[in-house]
Amino acid sequence: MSTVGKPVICKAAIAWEAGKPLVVEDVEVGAPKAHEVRIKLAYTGVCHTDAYTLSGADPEGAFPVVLGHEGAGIVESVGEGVTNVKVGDHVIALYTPECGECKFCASGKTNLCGKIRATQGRGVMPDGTSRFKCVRTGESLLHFMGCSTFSEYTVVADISVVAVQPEAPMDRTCLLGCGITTGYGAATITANIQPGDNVAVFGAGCVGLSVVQGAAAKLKGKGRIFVIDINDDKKSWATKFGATDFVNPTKIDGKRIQDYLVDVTDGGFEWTFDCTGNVEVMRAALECCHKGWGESIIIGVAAAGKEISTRPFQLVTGRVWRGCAFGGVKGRSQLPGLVQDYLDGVLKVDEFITDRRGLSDINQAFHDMHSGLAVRTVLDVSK
Ligand SMILES: NC(=O)C1=CN([C@@H]2O[C@H](COP(=O)(O)OP(=O)(O)OC[C@H]3O[C@@H](n4cnc5c(N)ncnc54)[C@H](OP(=O)(O)O)[C@@H]3O)[C@@H](O)[C@H]2O)C=CC1
Ligand SMILES: N[C@@H](CCC(=O)N[C@@H](CSC=O)C(=O)NCC(=O)O)C(=O)O
Ligand SMILES: [Zn+2]
Ligand SMILES: [Zn+2]
Repeated sequence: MSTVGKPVICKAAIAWEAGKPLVVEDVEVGAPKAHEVRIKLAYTGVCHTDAYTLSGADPEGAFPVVLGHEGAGIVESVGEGVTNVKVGDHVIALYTPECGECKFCASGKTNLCGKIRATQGRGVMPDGTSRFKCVRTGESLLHFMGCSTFSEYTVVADISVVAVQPEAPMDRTCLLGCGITTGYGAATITANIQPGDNVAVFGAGCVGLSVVQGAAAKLKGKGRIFVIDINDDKKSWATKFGATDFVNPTKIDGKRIQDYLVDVTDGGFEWTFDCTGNVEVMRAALECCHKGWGESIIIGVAAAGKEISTRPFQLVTGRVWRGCAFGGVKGRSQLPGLVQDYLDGVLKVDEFITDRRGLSDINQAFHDMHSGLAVRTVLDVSK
């Protein structure tokens, strides 16, 4: 029986309260309204940002909510006026939409589309309402990052979804919805890495390792890529993606990591990336940039109330501090290109997957992330 135009009852993992395990239970997912798309999700990754919001540290975090923003699936139905995707398309949800018209999109200078950012941040669809309801309690549930992929079905704005090559397996393309694209894009689109440059990547999770992969592609074997992580197990991971050096900052005889790195590189790096979300690490990443031209890119997301600091002298003497979201990648224009790179064997994706589970096991996926065991767990949302 067709579900088009009707609410669908399915399983979703609900975050009822900050800091509490998710509860997998029945939700009702409303039919898509005008310029909305209902997706039957197949797979979702679990990103550190999901854990960050679940922890209660996100100033925009609100509950109860259906988290998840790294998902791939198939379009089940579309609302009036949707022209960019059709029923049956294989798609990736986009937490950074691309309307092509707003001031940000029209500028050509950024991927930060502004069209629906305000409602997305409040956890509702662009018309100010939710498509999720808990069957047990009848309560309305919030959306998350415009995606809510910890569910069998979700509804997103049409500008928050991109159709990709159907031959690409969705248990891999889901990871292009955030972690891999964020790191790879930061290195290949946001930064301007040239062969011969030296690069430092702080934090070797999915995002950091993806920066390494992107940096290696730009360096073409000329220049060094340092990975700095407090977990020695990440050394072999870093090497696998192209790092030339690994440093554990807890094992350098009490030296400050930035001083150590400036010493061993004869002045510091052309490019550094924070992929930890720790503001002290962000400072170190800036301060190990080369005087005169080194640039540090913040990717990590820091908790509410945290602020970055350094001596202004660090910037006076030519270092640049900046950041990016989703790697600077424009989802609708550029994601199919990354999927093609994956299909062509140019972009590693499979290698990031440390575990596969069903949605019913989602709390174990969060546990494995916190214990440093997981780079990415891929969840089959139907199980
Ligand atoms: N700007 C954007 O668009 C995006 C931002 N993010 C953010 O990027 C960050 C990374 O995400 P993700 O890769 O999923 O996270 P992970 O938790 O998988 O990876 C973080 C890594 O950093 C390591 N680490 C923690 N503290 C330090 C430290 N003091 N020095 C060096 N390494 C450290 C961790 O080690 P250990 O294994 O021991 O914990 C882990 O290996 C998060 O803050 C996330 O919220 C994510 C996606 C998009
Ligand atoms: N609500 C958070 C915002 C955290 C944040 O910066 N998110 C990134 C994506 S992180 C993905 O895993 C982002 O897209 N930022 C740009 C944006 O417009 O949100 C907070 O306030 O800390
Ligand atoms: Zn993410
Ligand atoms: Zn826009």
